[in-house]
Formats: sequence, C-alpha cells, structure tokens
Amino acid sequence: MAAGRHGGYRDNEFRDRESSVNASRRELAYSKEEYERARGRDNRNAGRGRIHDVRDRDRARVRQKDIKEREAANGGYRSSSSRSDSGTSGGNGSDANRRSRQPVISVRAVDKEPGELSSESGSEEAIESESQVKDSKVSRTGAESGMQSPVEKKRKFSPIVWDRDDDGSLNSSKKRTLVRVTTLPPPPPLPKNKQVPSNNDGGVQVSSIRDEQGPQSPLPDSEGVPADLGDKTGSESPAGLSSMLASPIDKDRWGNSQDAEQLEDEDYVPTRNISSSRWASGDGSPVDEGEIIEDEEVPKRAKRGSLADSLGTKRRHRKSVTPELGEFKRDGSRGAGGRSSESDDRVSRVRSSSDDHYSGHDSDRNEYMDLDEDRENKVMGANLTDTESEGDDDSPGTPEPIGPPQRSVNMLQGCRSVDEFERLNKIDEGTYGVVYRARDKKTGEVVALKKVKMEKEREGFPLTSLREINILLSFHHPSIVDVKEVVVGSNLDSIFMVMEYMEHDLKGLMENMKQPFSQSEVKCLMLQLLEGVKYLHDNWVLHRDLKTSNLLMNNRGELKICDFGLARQYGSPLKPYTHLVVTLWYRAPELLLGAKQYSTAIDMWSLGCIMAELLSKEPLFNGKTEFDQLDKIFRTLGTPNETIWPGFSKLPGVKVNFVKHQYNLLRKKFPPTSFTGSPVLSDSGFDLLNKLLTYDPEKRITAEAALNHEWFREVPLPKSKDFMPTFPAQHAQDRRMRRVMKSPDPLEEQRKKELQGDLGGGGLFG
Ligand SMILES: Nc1ncnc2c1ncn2[C@@H]1O[C@H](COP(=O)(O)OP(=O)(O)OP(=O)(O)O)[C@@H](O)[C@H]1O
Repeated sequence: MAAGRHGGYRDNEFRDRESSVNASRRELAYSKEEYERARGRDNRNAGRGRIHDVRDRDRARVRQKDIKEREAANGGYRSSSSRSDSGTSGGNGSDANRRSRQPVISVRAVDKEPGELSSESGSEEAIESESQVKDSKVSRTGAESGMQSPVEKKRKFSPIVWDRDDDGSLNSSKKRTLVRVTTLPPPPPLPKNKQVPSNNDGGVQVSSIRDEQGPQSPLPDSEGVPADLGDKTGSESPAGLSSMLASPIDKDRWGNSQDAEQLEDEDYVPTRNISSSRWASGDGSPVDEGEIIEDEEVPKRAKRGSLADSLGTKRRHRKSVTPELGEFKRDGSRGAGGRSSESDDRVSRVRSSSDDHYSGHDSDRNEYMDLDEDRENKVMGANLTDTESEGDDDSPGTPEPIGPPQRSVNMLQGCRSVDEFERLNKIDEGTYGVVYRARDKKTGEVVALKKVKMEKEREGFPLTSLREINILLSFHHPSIVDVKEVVVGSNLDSIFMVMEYMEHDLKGLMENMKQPFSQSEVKCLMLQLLEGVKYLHDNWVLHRDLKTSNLLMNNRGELKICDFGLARQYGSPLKPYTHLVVTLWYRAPELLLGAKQYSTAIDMWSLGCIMAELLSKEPLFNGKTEFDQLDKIFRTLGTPNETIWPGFSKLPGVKVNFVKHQYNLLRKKFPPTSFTGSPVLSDSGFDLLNKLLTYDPEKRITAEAALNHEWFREVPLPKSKDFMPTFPAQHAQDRRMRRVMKSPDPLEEQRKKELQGDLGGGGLFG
C-alpha cells in the first residue's frame, strides 16, 4: 500500500516537476528570443554613437575573457547552462556556473579541515554533473555552439552589490552606481505570462495620474497600485486611489476619521496629497532620470513611500530599462504551475478593456511590474543603458510597442470592494499586515485577505507591500501562494491582497505537533519548497525571508511560500541593508558576517535551516543576537576558515574573534539511527543538509541541484501530498501568540511593539 502510494506520488510529483521544467524551458526560450531581439536592435542602432560601440567592444572583451577564464578553470568545460534549463538533466548546472566563475574554488576541493563539511568541496559529483549539464544543455542551445550567452550566465550569478559607499573617488551616488552597474546585468524580466499585468495585460491597471488629472497636476510621474483585477471595472468600482492621493485628506472621503485625524495630528496631510508629493517640487522634486536617491534601506518593511514615489520612479526607469522589463504581452508559456483559467480570464478581460484611453505612452507598459525596484534603484534602468547593450534598445525614442495601447485609469478603479467578502476570523497579524479568513460573498470561496497596514503611514503606501503585491500577482506556481486579486477597503483607505486560504503555516503547525514530520513527509515538503524556490531564482527573485512561518500548508498537503515583502529581483544593485534581511535564525553566515555581495545562496541556507527544523521540530540555530547566531552556527558546523570558504577572512564581521570550533557536529544532531529520539537522517539526506548548510555561498547547493538530489529518490520515498497528515486549522490567537512569544528577531519584536494598539479602525476588516 505504502509503496503504491509512493509510486503514485512519484508519478504525480514528477509529472508536476516535469511540467514545471517544461514551463521553465519555455521561459528560457522566451528569454533567449528576447535577448536575440535585443541584440538585433543593438545592431540596428549601432550607429547611435561611438560610445555604444566602445562599450560593446569592452563588453565583448570582458565576455571573451570571462569565457576563457571559465574554460581554463574548468578544463575546457564550457557551460551552456541556463537558469531556466532545469531539472531533468540531473546536473548541477547552477553550481557549475558558480564554480566556473570562481575557478579557485574547485581547486580547493580536496582541502579538508576539521570543521569542514564533507560536501563543501564542490564535490566530484557536481563536476561530473557539469559535463552532463553541458551535454544536455549544449544540445538544447545548439545555436550557441554549446556556449551560453554570457549575458545569461552573468545575469544568473551576478551577485547583488549593495555597498556603494566605498568609492571615494566618486562623490555622487549616481556616479557610484554607474560604476557598479557596469558589472551588473540588465534587470531580468519577470516570468513570461506571469508578470504583473500591466495596463494591457490584465490584473493590474497602472494609473497615469497625470493624464487623469490634467496638465495642471504637478505630479510628474506616477503610476498605479493594483487595480482593475478584472472582476469589475468602471462604474462599479470605488473611486480611484489616484484621486484619493490627488486631493488633500478628506475625512468623508476616507471615511475613516480615525486615520484622517491621525494624519492631521501628525501634520502629514500633505503626504496624502499628490499635488504636493515629494515628487512634485522642492525637496520632493521629481528626480531626474539618472539621479540616485540614496535611501537607506531600513529594517524589514519599515521603508515606506508614497505610491506616487515608487510609481514615479518606475516611470523614470521605464524610459531606459531593458526591453525585457517592459514587455508584458507575451504569448506562450504558462507558469510553471500553470496559470488558472481564472487568471487568464482576468488578464483577457482587462486586456480587452485596455484598448481605449490610450495615453500614447508606450512607456506606461512597464510601470507596474517594476515596482519592486522602488526608490533605491531609481535609475537603475537608465544606468544600465549606459553599460549594457541589452538595455540600449529601450532607450527613449526607440519605443517598441508590444501590446495594445494602454489606457490611463485611476489606480484602484476596477478593484472590488472588501465588502464583497464576509469576514470570518483573523488568522494572524504579521509585522506589516493583518491576515483574515474571509468568504467571497459572490462565489462562496474561502480566501485569506492580507490587509496592508497603513495606520502609521506617513509617506504613503508601503513599498514592501507594493513589492509583495507585484511579485505575487506576477508569479504563479503551485508552491507560491496565489494572490487572486487586490481589493480596497470600504473607506478606500486600505488595500487587501486576496489570497488562496491555507490552513496552516509550518511554524505554528510544528508547534502543535507531538512528533516531528517523518523523513518521507519532510521530503514531500522539501520538494515542494525547492520547486518554489527554484522558480523564484529562475525568475531572478530572492525571497530573502524564508522561514517556517512563511511556509503555508493546506489540508491537501500542499506547501506554499508566502510573505514576499522582502523579496527582490536580483541582478540589480541594492542598498546596504544586508544584515537586516532574513529572520535571524535562518540568516546565512555571509549575511551575518557582513558580506557585501549576496545572491540566491542566502535562500538556500534558509532552506537548510528549514529542512533541519522540519526533521527535528526545533529551530536549528536559534540565536538571540547576530553574534549569538554565528556562535551557534560555528559550534555546530565548526568555525569556517579561508580554506573551506575562500574570502571568509576578509568579511567585515570576521574581525570579531570567534572561538575556533574544530569539528562539524551536525551529524550528531541528525544521526543515521537513533535510540534517543534524535531525528534520524540517512547518509544522503545528511549530504543534502550539509550542502544546503555549506559555508561558502559559492559552493552551496542550488535549488535545481537540490531537487535532483539522491535523497529524494531513495526510500523512504517522498510522501504523496494526498497522504500528508492533516491538522485542524489554527486559530488566530495560536499563530499570533506564537509569533509574539517566539519571534527571534529583536527588530521584529520592536516593530511588533510599535504596531501594538495601532490596529483596528473602521470598516468590516478593521
Ligand atoms: N494565504 C494565507 N492563508 C492563510 N494564512 C496566511 C496566508 N498568508 C499569510 N497567512 C498567515 O499570516 C501570517 C503572516 O503573513 P505574512 O507573513 O504574509 O505577513 P507579514 O506581515 O509579512 O508577517 P511577518 O511579520 O512574518 O513579516 C503567516 O505566517 C500565516 O500564518
């Protein structure tokens, strides 16, 4: 029976995976097509100026050099691996890529010291798989003669550079960024067919407030929040947020006198007034294209900004961003998880309604998608055009209409009202949002509504929420929580994400479980998790806050990643705030040690911590401070050194004198057999755990490689989702209490305190 189940699971699961892989491949095909098109346009525009030629030549040289180095380092291996080229080859293609960028690492494969994880060497297995990957990928990308586009390769593994303060010779942030950006790829496209719908692509209507408000509006550039998600449009919709923003606070209009009073009390009325927004004039004057605002990123989600800010920013981006960024309207593949027909309907409905009101700004097309870049990357696109040929094509004056004309609409016009939902209960209250269980009165469907907290908003709509909405509306995958639409509060002062309802989050679930998950259950969960993370990484997004409370589970055994408030496209320059991303217990050592660059590996470390927690029901490293966290890691895994982690000794945090723990004691925590109740883990399971918890981020296993790990193929096989245990749904107080009592991050605690007492307010949903 069990075997049968497993067999069934494997069929289903691997079919899922196969379809996911296929989707990824389709996305790859798209990317390549776009890339080729961009290159074609490069050629067409070759006469634009010498500077482009010089730049191209430089780039070509750098690429050649890069390729040669890689070949030399890999004994002639030329990786044709591409990010989307996933799954079935059994390859460690991503690892291969990483290694190929850092040849030294593979040379050190044989060096082992006490404390070194057995898997940290980069492994022969990986090298072997490189050639497999090479073979399989070469054949898929035959036109490239087995050589991956340098752009693709660079893009995938270009680390985020966030420290821009070290360039003393350049006293303007703009210059600094320009310099940095030269090493970075153009911002990656969101997934094909999964991008946040633009004006013409359904789901979200981007406002062109200036157009709406006429020339007298001083708002230079603004754009919409999610609106018009398809169910209703026009007259049925509430007044647009744009109008709301465009006029001074009006209690009647906002309905919520409490909010209005608060704002008045705090003298923040002007911030709600777009005509006096910081983008309009004076110190809040519109930022010129190319200007950088050196906003320092603040702790998780504390950063807020007016919607107009980010939207205005995006418009500025848009003029020079890469073609990929702007092009929403693509045919072809669906999301890896398959887009629901409902979503398609939504898109088509909005599309069909988007042909009127065309403002003539093909530039508008890109705005919503790019929200996650927000202020810190104001002119990333502009700068990229100075440094990347791919970006040249979308420079002003060379618009490439790709979809039907777009109309300008009020930002939230078309969104349904939250009153169309019946509130059932409060599920949880996160740091920056309250989550309710609710029922759609029309359809009877039970959903989760995450309310964006606006109570303390001084500058407008929280950027982190914009980012989250943007990403979640864009991405569709079985392992990523689905945001169906955005609705507005009855007083128009609040915005809710309508998500599929999930009965549990893994943190709360484990706290209520008597026994930890079995190995086969952990495998089932890890497979789903890895699929989701692979999908994110394939689409250039780092989650940056993976932890068990951000993993939802329903009673169908499905796991879904939520909380994308910290998620970010990578390959873009970021602000220095590294040590404040990722909840402490799940934070990678490079972040804890102040590394100046990070990439997908930070999420993989979190997955290692999660895997261990799923097996043992206890957090693996539950530090109280950053130092304590590192100490706990080092005690368990051994203190790293330059041999196992080249570059380690140069990390800023290494100035601190850590006790040198000689040995890796992880196996003691997860023995192959146990009579003491410790969670058991097979050799191959332990190998995977080791690879996830590898110190050197360059050698840490990728999601793709992890998915192909032997552990998932050995007995006990992954349990079928259908046979995963079910649990009674958790009530609000369970989840809330757990969060307040167990939250390990002092910053999070502080934020929680700040928010206490600030909840509630008018309307059905508080
Ligand atoms: N779709 C959903 N279905 C059911 N519960 C959900 C859903 N989304 C979120 N939750 C619950 O709400 C909690 C908080 O959600 P989320 O993490 O998105 O909010 P947040 O404000 O970003 O929280 P945090 O303080 O962790 O950053 C989750 O841990 C989960 O328990």
